[in-house]
Amino acid sequence: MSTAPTEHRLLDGTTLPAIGFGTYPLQGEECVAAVQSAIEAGYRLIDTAVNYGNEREVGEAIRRSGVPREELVVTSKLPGRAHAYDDAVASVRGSLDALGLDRIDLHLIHWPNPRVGLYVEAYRALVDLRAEGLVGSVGVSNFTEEHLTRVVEATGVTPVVNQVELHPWFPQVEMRAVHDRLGIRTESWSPLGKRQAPFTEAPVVAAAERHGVTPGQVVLRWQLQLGNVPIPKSATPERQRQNLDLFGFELSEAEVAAITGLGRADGRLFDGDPETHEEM
Ligand SMILES: NC(=O)C1=CN([C@@H]2O[C@H](COP(=O)(O)OP(=O)(O)OC[C@H]3O[C@@H](n4cnc5c(N)ncnc54)[C@H](OP(=O)(O)O)[C@@H]3O)[C@@H](O)[C@H]2O)C=CC1
Ligand SMILES: O=C(O)C(=O)[C@@H](O)[C@H](O)C(=O)CO
Repeated sequence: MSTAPTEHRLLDGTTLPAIGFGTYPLQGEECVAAVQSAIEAGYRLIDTAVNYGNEREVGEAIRRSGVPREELVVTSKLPGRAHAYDDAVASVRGSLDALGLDRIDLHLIHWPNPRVGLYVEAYRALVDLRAEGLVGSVGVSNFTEEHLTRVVEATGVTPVVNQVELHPWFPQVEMRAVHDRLGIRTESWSPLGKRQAPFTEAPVVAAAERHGVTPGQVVLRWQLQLGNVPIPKSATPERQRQNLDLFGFELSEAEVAAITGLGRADGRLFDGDPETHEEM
């Protein structure tokens, strides 16, 4: 039935599950329990960040899950305050320590922080850490075409993913075309639209009724059919399972286009323009 792949081959030869689990803003025991139940439900890509303050909990959930380490793709992210080369190396070592792992499978630069002006240096550090084996794959988040071009020109290494805000209000048509041209896999953050989810919008409701699924499943299936890797967060085991159950139906081209058509120029969920947003 399904035409969407369950995993993607990345530029560096590694594979990425077609859907992952987001962990912001989970904290403490709630985070451990949520990540553990997500792994139990079948998620194999887990998304955390230094700035989420929950890498320890994510590591604990991985250990409690009993799932073999090599089956999981653990992603973390370098914060803006650690873009200087030595700070980037120290930050990744800190993430490894907090997670209790000897390798982070995919490490991203969280935001380009253009006013700091050091994201190329940070990227170089991640490339060197990959050579040392402490990082499996190098990626970025919230990068524009210009930021991508600069790191590729400086290092000769293309990031395997760019994790960007992407949901029906903000479908990132131009950035997805840039990624396709460069061979970069698009990861979608806030893939459901978070608290402003478009669950009552006509194209989403109509597709949900037609296929006998929930609006959330329609939005996530739309993500898969565009080739994006969504990383929905849910603290609820039932929703975690529902968000993975996407391979028994297929949206028509017209349904996909109608959902993409919900996009609008001011569709960002908050003031997260990578050219100006500074997140340290
Ligand atoms: N790189 C970056 O700059 C950023 C990365 N991220 C990453 O992306 C992840 C996901 O984004 P996030 O902002 O959490 O937004 P999401 O779009 O994943 O939405 C999460 C919200 O939707 C609810 N929800 C989940 N599943 C369903 C469902 N099936 N039906 C109805 N409601 C549902 C959740 O509630 P409940 O928990 O109660 O189920 C939660 O309130 C983050 O956790 C983080 O890992 C996020 C922002 C920026
Ligand atoms: O969650 C993340 O990864 C972020 O980058 C934050 O910007 C987060 O989305 C936030 O704090 C929104 O207000």
